[in-house]
Amino acid sequence: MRYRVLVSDPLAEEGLDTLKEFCDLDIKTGLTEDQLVDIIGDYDALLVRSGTEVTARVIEAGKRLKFIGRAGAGVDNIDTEAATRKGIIVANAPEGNTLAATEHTMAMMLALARNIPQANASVKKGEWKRSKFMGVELNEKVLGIVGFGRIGREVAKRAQAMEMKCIAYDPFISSERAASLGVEMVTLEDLFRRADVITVHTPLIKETHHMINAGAIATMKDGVRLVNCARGGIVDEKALADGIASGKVAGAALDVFESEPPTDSPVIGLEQVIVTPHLGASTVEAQKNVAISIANQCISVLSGGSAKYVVNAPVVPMEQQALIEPYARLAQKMGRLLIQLIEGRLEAIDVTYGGEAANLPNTKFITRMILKGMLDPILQVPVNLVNAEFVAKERGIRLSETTTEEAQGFRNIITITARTDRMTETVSGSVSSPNRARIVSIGGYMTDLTPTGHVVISRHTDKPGVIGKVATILGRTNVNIAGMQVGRHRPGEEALMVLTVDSPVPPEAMEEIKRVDGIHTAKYAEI
Ligand SMILES: NC(=O)C1=CN([C@@H]2O[C@H](COP(=O)(O)OP(=O)(O)OC[C@H]3O[C@@H](n4cnc5c(N)ncnc54)[C@H](O)[C@@H]3O)[C@@H](O)[C@H]2O)C=CC1
Ligand SMILES: O=C(O)C(=O)COP(=O)(O)O
Repeated sequence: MRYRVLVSDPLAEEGLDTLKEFCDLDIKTGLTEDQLVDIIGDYDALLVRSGTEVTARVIEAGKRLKFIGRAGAGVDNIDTEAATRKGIIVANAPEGNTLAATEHTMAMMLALARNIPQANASVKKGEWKRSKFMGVELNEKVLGIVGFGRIGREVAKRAQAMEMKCIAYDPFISSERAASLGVEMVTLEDLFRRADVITVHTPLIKETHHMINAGAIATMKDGVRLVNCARGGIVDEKALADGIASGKVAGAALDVFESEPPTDSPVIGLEQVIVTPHLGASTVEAQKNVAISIANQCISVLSGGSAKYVVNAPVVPMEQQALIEPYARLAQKMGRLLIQLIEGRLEAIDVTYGGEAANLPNTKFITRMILKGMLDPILQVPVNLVNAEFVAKERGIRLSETTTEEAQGFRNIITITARTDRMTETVSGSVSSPNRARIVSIGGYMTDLTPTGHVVISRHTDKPGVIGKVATILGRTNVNIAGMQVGRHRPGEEALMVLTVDSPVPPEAMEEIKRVDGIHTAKYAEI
């Protein structure tokens, strides 16, 4: 069966061509939310730009949806929380349009300083008003950059070339990193106080919504100029209009608006405000980049792989993949085994990374693989890397992750303890080489089990005859025993037996095994 992919905003041909080879592609732009809700149930993936609002309703109706791709950077038009709940991967293409947005910011800043759009309109009307459009130089002015990420940094480089003094505010970037680019990191208050021009380059999130508001504007320099090529909503348009009316703000350049198109924004009609219709990413080069990136990520996810820029799941960087993969594979198998060994209502899962495993760069990813291994087989909802933690939390399962140098004689060890309202069970595993991983203990008893295939795991009193009786039952049921290990702490006390078998063990045989004199518990599991 070929996958069906819906593209609901204009995407460059280069990306569409790649997709067409892989899936059945429908391109339907300009859909209302209701129209999207009506059709989304037929699709495995949805690819958008900023024009489509991917709401919780749309996601709920997307019964087959596995992937939502954003051909660009900002994902504020996608309800990622709703997608996460449903285990749908959301990815973006954040690098492809960085330079396009940067150059647009520079163009807007220069146009603002020299009144170019206003002068252009005036000349085209037949006027010749040279003194009306007196501008200011950017040379030696202070540029305040709010948000020093990909675009903020590229803007700084170009502004420095024009001899502007760049200062920046970004709570998640170190002063050293900024200093290495010749940029001074300052507080937001300082930035507002010192900058001649302020340009914002943050995502639109709770913390940045109306970051540029009336209170902030009041603390800025008289005659400040504002540029927003990031997201509408970072600047409070009403406060900006008031700031311009009072003369506090000399002008503003806006590519993005609180509501797009900005039909009733108070700033649109103002002479001092220059605007473009969200064109930051609209270059041939950027559109080609983001379309190809999102098409490739979509194909990879639908083919069972991962995506490079997933925004709602932990991502393992390429350079870590070879290191992490054997642990992740083992962890999922351990989780799968453990869930089959426990009884009762699962209340808590504790994961301990010991020895070299404690220093792994991405234990969060491995822990999610454990949750996937444990929860996916038993729940109706698909559990994957995206929603594993959410699903556990929703079910009230407490999750803890600890690290320790202690590795119990192994180079590395991962121990998972599951607590239910009736019991506690533990499984430990270790990776000895990229291709060799073992389950090294169950319930505190040493074992050496390849994590694959069918197993019978029992606890019994260590006395003659018990093992023989179990073997006889399996033989009678035509189940061949491929391997046997018995672990015990002291002769005559409880022992743990792990039998690897070549085929599934019928439930009746398991019942019979449980009735054998000396057997305490017996479980059949598929790993
Ligand atoms: N107009 C357009 O067409 C385009 C707009 N954009 C928008 O530009 C913005 C920046 O994009 P990128 O640089 O690629 O993103 P990025 O993720 O590389 O950088 C964003 C920066 O904002 C910082 N930040 C987060 N919260 C902050 C806060 N409360 N205060 C200050 N800084 C904060 C982050 O630490 C990060 O360094 C985004 O909103 C994106 O959607 C991006 C491309 C095109
Ligand atoms: O990438 C971004 O964040 C953008 O704002 C670009 O939006 P667009 O893809 O041009 O609708």
